[in-house]
Amino acid sequence: MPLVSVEGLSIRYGANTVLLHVDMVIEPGEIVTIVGPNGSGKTSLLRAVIGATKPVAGRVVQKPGLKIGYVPQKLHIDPTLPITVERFMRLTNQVSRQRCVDALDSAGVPDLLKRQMSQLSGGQFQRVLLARALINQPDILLLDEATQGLDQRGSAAFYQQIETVRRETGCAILMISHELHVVMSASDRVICLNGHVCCEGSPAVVASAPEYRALFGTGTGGALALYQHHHDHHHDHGENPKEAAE
Ligand SMILES: Nc1ncnc2c1ncn2[C@@H]1O[C@H](COP(=O)(O)OP(=O)(O)OP(=O)(O)O)[C@@H](O)[C@H]1O
Repeated sequence: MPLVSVEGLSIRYGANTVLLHVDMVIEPGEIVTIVGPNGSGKTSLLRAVIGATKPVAGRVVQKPGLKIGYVPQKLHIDPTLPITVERFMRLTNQVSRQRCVDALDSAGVPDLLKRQMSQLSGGQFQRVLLARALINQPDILLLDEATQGLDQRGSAAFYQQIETVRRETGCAILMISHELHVVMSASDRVICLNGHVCCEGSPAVVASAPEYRALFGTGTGGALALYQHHHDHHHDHGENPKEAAE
């Protein structure tokens, strides 16, 4: 049985339909990356998977007893608030110190337990968020732009860590990323989203798909031109769903 099945999912905020008839299946142990322009519904899809956003149509089926670890896009902690990494990690998890140590180890930052959250670098902060998501040994890890604010080396190191986590724990990874060129080697499958699933497949297949190229340009095989959105087709989700889904 898949870990997560998304079936015919549509999400609307007021009159704005942001996802229409989206199907997605995540199998145990696979790494799936969602790419798509800003506002294409990526975060809404992840939020629907964790049950935080209710669909207007379709459904999300989770494998019974599924444990999910979630790394949000942004987490603001007041810099004047004194809180150690250990305290932060145990705020929402009733776990032993050893579990915190193990999770930090899995996230590649074994020595941060006693540090103040406000004193961490951007890369260390993201690793702590990753550790917090790993603490309950999830079956699937959801990452929403987890490398935002990191430089390219920091991002690459983070994704390498993700591959290590998958190798060592066997957990599936579903992540959103703008950086397909960085995550490419790590992903088993890429889903290109723009209100609907434009195309999906192996990273190489998606990078050369016309739908992907229409969204992200063709420079360097489409993989490095992620911030140039040549969005040349029109979406009219409200009026004619069938046509919009094509
Ligand atoms: N709670 C909400 N209420 C109303 N509109 C929302 C809400 N959340 C998201 N939206 C709108 O839905 C659309 C899709 O947003 P979403 O955050 O899912 O996209 P995204 O692909 O993750 O974008 P980004 O790459 O910029 O993070 C956007 O137009 C956004 O403004």
